[in-house]
Amino acid sequence: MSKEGRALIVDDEQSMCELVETALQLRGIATESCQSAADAMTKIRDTEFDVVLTDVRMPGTTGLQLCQQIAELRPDVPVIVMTAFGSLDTAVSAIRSGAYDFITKPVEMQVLAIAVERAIEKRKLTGQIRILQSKSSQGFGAGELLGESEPMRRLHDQLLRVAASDASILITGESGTGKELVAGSIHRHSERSKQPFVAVNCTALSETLLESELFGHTRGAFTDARHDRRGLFLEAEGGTLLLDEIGDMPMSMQVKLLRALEENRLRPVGSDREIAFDVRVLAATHRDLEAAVEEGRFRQDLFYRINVIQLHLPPLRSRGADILALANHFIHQFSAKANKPILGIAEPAAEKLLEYSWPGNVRELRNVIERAVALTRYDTVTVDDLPEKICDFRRGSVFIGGDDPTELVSLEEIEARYIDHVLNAVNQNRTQAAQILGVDRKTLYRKLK
Ligand SMILES: Nc1ncnc2c1ncn2[C@@H]1O[C@H](COP(=O)(O)OP(=O)(O)OP(=O)(O)O)[C@@H](O)[C@H]1O
Repeated sequence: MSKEGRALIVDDEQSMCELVETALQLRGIATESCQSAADAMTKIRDTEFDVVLTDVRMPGTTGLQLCQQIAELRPDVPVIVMTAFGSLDTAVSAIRSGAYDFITKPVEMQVLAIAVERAIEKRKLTGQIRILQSKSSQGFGAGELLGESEPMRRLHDQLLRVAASDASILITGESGTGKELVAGSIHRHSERSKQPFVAVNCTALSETLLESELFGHTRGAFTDARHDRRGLFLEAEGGTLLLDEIGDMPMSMQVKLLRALEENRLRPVGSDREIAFDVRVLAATHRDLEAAVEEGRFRQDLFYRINVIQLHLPPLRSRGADILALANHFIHQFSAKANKPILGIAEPAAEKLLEYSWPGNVRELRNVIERAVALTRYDTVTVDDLPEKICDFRRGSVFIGGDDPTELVSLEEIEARYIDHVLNAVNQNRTQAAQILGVDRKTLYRKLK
């Protein structure tokens, strides 16, 4: 099997260089050689090599130092070190110095050829990864929403249609499904894209802080207010403001927000003057706002005001092959960051990813891949690099039993346990639970009582 690459051989013994060159040329590999590390570096600066083979002990710069220099100048070129038989320490040092592989002397030509061909193959694959990475960074840009599955295509179509209007949009979906990303994408596809995009998380702030964060305050409005502050509505002037986790906004703030949205005017905390603003407001939540309205935890009038158009993000487990496309996207992202070329996911690991239920959605997948890229010792992500909960996950077995496996219970009890199971799976979102259970929400409420 010829790999048609170009190899550089570095050894202070010329006869050794000739021997290796002949063996490689017989396999269709082009070769050059030199007798010192300094000459090798000159050649490497001028010529593209797919692999470098070097002896360790040479007068002047040693083979290990050469390894380090190549790793700095051309990290994509694999180096194979030829060490004396039995010197495991040198082999270990070689790998630490950035060598891709080592072979022992006296060199067996068959072994050498295999090692060289493997290194050439690796370099070609690394090159392809780099091309893929630059393609993906051109194609999807930072913060672009990936996904080709039917529900994601539909969402993308809706997004492009509604982005251009100035309507308020409520973005719903489980935690980690990409709601903030969708908000950013709406902004970028709107006429406001040249103006600021500002996001605020309504959960993180107390009631008083939230009001001054959103509307600003005047100097002296409260003890810590040493200066006037504009607030996020005015920071977003002309652009888009995302109110993330709006379901967690305290009731009293909801009243003030509704007034501001209806009049397009706000009053900074401590001020007696109203200021007009021009901001498109997007809201996001992982909660079931309709249920919150019914339970009196969210104002109905505000709900109607922000829910002019609703975009719902499907959970990752319903996006089919998108799981693998996203996993590969994150692999490329993290492997580039760690400078560790990883080509993809081994088949059994891919099956595990497809099987798992992903309660934390894309954010969880991203974390799992970051960990796997750090752990893997190969050029693919394997089952061993995945967390236990994913390896042990069994789809299709619904847990409805108690502690005793021999326990026999009534249908009513099974129903109660299953409803509980579904509610837990969808983060207590009753609208979604009712959809999954195939009953209307009123029926679900009745059963819960
Ligand atoms: N379709 C997607 N393509 C690429 N990256 C995605 C996609 N969806 C989510 N992500 C990434 O997953 C992570 C979580 O996304 P994001 O913060 O938008 O979720 P969220 O729904 O707003 O979460 P929360 O409800 O917890 O605020 C981010 O790192 C985001 O970039």
